[in-house]
Amino acid sequence: MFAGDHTILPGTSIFINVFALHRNEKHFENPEKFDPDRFLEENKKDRHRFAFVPFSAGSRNCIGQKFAMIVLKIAVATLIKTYRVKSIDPEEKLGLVGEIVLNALNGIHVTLEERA
Ligand code: HEM
Repeated sequence: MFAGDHTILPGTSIFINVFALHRNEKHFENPEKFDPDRFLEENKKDRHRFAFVPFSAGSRNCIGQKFAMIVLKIAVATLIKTYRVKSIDPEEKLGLVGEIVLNALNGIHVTLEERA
């Protein structure tokens, strides 16, 4: 199999660094910026279809991704409709650890202030 200039021999294990891929400026302008608009249809239409792969890609990708996205949107919308969420720790203190999924080393401490 060929991938760009590389020849991949049968039986070779390949690791895709999804963390790095999702922060690649080639695909995501200013990647560290929290910018949900980058996922609007008009902003993602020219993006490579495998540039954003939280649910993997191809024939063995996640069968629960649509369900997961709906549940997550409802959960986040319900939370931020009810509370103002503020992070206590500065981003650089969070520390990341690669487990089954990417995790915060010491959790993410936040305050919840009920919206009036
Ligand atoms: C945020 C939530 C989720 C994330 C990030 C996620 C991510 C993934 C990823 C990356 C894979 C591919 C694993 C691999 O390459 O071996 C996968 C596979 C799979 N996911 Fe999810 N998933 C999520 C939620 C769900 C839910 C809610 C379900 C079921 C209701 C589900 C069912 C599956 C199944 C059955 C596979 C295996 C598909 C196959 O091998 O053909 N996932 N998921």
